Amino acid sequence: MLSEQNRYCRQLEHGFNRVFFRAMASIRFLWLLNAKTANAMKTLVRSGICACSRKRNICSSPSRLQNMSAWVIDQFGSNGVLRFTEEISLPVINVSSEVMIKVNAASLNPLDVAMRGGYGATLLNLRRDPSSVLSSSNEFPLILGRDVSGTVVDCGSGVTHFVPGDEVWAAIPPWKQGSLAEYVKLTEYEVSHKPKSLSHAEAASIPYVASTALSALVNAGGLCRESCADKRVLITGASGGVGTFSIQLLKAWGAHVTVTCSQNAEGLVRGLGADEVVDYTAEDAPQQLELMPKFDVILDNVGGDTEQWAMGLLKPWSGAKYVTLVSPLLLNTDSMGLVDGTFQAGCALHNKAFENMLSRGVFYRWAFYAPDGPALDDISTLVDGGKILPVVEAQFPFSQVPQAFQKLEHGHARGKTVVKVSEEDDSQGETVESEQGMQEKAQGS
Ligand SMILES: NC(=O)C1=CN([C@@H]2O[C@H](COP(=O)(O)OP(=O)(O)OC[C@H]3O[C@@H](n4cnc5c(N)ncnc54)[C@H](OP(=O)(O)O)[C@@H]3O)[C@@H](O)[C@H]2O)C=CC1
Repeated sequence: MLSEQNRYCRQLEHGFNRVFFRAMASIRFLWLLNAKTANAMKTLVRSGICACSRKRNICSSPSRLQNMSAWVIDQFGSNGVLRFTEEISLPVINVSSEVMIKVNAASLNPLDVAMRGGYGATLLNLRRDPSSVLSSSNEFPLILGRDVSGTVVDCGSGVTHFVPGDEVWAAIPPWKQGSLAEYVKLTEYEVSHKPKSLSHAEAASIPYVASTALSALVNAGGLCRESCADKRVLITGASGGVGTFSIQLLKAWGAHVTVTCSQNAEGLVRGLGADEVVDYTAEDAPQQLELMPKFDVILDNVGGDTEQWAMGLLKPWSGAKYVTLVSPLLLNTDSMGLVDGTFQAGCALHNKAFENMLSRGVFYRWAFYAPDGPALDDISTLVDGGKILPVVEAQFPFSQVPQAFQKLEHGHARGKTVVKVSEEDDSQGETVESEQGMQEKAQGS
């Protein structure tokens, strides 16, 4: 037992140190790179002599346009800072691997509400594209929206997987301008062909939560399609965007899935395939979970004190993993600055990881969204195969983006909130209601 314990400790220390020092090195590199290139790029782009854009024949639809419509913020704050404008400069392709997408639908995530208030600005500003903002130290006007489903309208000369006219979906990294706009620019690697069976509105509900869930379950949780059959997974906060997607992915991979959610979400999560459901508002919820066989992986979408009671639910000394999506990293860098904030967060992670490894032999990990177009290709296959359904709770027209934010701020999400940016005909003609889709899935299984 002791040698097992030592082995896990060594693995953990080695892994953590590698990740921590690489992260610090990357941050330093990006900082330097950003400072050096921002001014040069800005001058080139603003004066219109950027070699790439001068050479390029920007594709048919946006070619005559200089500006586009978008919802932007010019300062951080509450819903009042959202402003509709028709005078935002069109994104310009200035790297050969970039594609320009005409946005048909977007969706909102809790991150959009947080970013509207300034969350993560310190770290995210390190990576912003200097051509898309006014200056390297000023991120405004900032366009929110992390999911896109739309049509490729232009490609850089090095793009190999997409051509104008392709219908695509993508999760937009938070350091890039978002999808609450007519057009968005991404690199080829971040984009994937949209599932044929979904309308744009349905498709927009999936990429960001899918990329986050894959990062958490696969990269941090060590799960994969091949290894899931005998795994027991607990998902907390399962009725929201990440949870409703994760249940379906894990069931498609053959895992046994237990979830926590409010009582009134039980029908939803059972319809998506959850094997066991615990109402977290019930007084005996912790006891119900303790009576169950131990878990191999816990995906925590709730944070707070969850880790205090959840750690004891993992199989001890077996490589079991607790993965949380709620970490203090960005809050720390916002309040303490980049270096101190990263250092504090690193120390907190280090301490918790060691404590849990030494006392129980379980891994403690933070997970973050990671852009991954090729992984979305696999999700597309699962969607078209009927294994994963979009869970769209509410849809808003582009004119009602502030109302969509209000809906999200209200909390108690049951799936995703979608914004239809373009009123053009959707590829499927109509949006399948999530309830109906789930009923069909439940009947089929
Ligand atoms: N680190 C990263 O890169 C990322 C982090 N996240 C974070 O992950 C979390 C989940 O994201 P997402 O699914 O999009 O969020 P949502 O807002 O879509 O869903 C949260 C869900 O949790 C439920 N809930 C709230 N409190 C509890 C509780 N104590 N126990 C069980 N369920 C609860 C809510 O319903 P109700 O209140 O009715 O119970 C709601 O359905 C968020 O905190 C988000 O910020 C998300 C994406 C990326």
